[in-house]
Amino acid sequence: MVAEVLADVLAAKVFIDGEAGTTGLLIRELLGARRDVEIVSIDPARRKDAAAKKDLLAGVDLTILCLPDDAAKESAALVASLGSRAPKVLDASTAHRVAPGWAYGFPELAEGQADQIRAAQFVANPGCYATGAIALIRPLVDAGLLPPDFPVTINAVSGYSGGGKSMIAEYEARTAPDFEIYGLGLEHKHMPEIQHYGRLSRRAIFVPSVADFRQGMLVSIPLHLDTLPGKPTGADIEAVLGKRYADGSFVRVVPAAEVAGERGKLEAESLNDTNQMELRVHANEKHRHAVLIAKLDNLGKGASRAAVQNMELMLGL
Ligand SMILES: NC(=O)C1=CN([C@@H]2O[C@H](COP(=O)(O)OP(=O)(O)OC[C@H]3O[C@@H](n4cnc5c(N)ncnc54)[C@H](OP(=O)(O)O)[C@@H]3O)[C@@H](O)[C@H]2O)C=CC1
Ligand SMILES: CC(=O)N[C@@H](CCC(=O)OP(=O)(O)O)C(=O)O
Repeated sequence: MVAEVLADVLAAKVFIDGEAGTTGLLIRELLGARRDVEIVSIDPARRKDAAAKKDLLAGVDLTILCLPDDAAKESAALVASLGSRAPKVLDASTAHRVAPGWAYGFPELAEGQADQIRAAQFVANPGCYATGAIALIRPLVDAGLLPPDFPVTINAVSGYSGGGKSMIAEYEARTAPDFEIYGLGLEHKHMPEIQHYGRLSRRAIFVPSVADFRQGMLVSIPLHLDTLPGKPTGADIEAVLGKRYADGSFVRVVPAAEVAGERGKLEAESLNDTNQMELRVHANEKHRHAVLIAKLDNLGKGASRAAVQNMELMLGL
């Protein structure tokens, strides 16, 4: 009994700004069951009232921003105005991902990244597509296998929850197409973080798509292997990825034998409701081609469950 009371007293106080949105709702659900976290909520009628937010922010350990970009910037500025009473901030929006003073919330990115997140006051949660793309690109650039100026192309498909409440409503009302390629202006909001944390000097071409399934995501990068300086094999690529994620509990490189057993097919939803991400290398050495694929839940490792992973690092839970 005493231990339970103590746990409640010592629970970290967390305010989810935008808790009624797609990302916010899932984070709230994930945190609701925990004794080591106390969710502090705002009066829904005052959820957009800066003064009400500021008062509440002064009394919590962490705020998780699940807001559109402009609102996220406003809330981050509110926190900054609190000085010594400021809580830590974890932003799920795109607003601060390559901003100075913000740690990138991808603990598996590279050696020491998790420590950076632990120590940071401000952490930006990665974008869903960016999580898959960077997971594939960064180790290959670090290993010198993929030159920073290589002309990378990225294709992806997302479940419709990626578009938030508005897109969910369209798909559930059956007013949206079953499948749609989009972002054909080639200005997708994830490109800055993919270029920055992928350590690419040449902007990649990214073609996202959305289809009629709620959650799930595949991010794929095709490579002509003989255009890479070291003319690597698919096995070389798999080895580099495997080394980077050898001790990662949330990122798994699927062995070639298992990939072969999938007979050239891959669905997008098997990691839904998990914080897992799987990386695969599909290679054809006869043609010297490879397609690198990341599978994740856009709301899991692509958003809310990644946010919980970052929260645990930031609060030492
Ligand atoms: N959906 C996804 O797969 C992912 C989304 N993200 C990012 O997370 C953020 C939230 O996305 P998502 O949950 O999908 O969006 P939603 O549109 O589903 O939710 C956004 C929420 O923010 C609320 N809101 C808007 N402005 C304010 C404000 N000024 N103060 C308080 N609340 C506000 C909205 O309330 P109301 O409706 O009343 O205006 C809504 O409840 C976005 O930046 C998105 O880019 C990140 C990763 C994945
Ligand atoms: C299907 C769909 O619309 N997806 C969203 C990505 C949502 C997401 O995860 O991006 P943020 O984390 O940056 O919000 C898009 O392409 O804009």
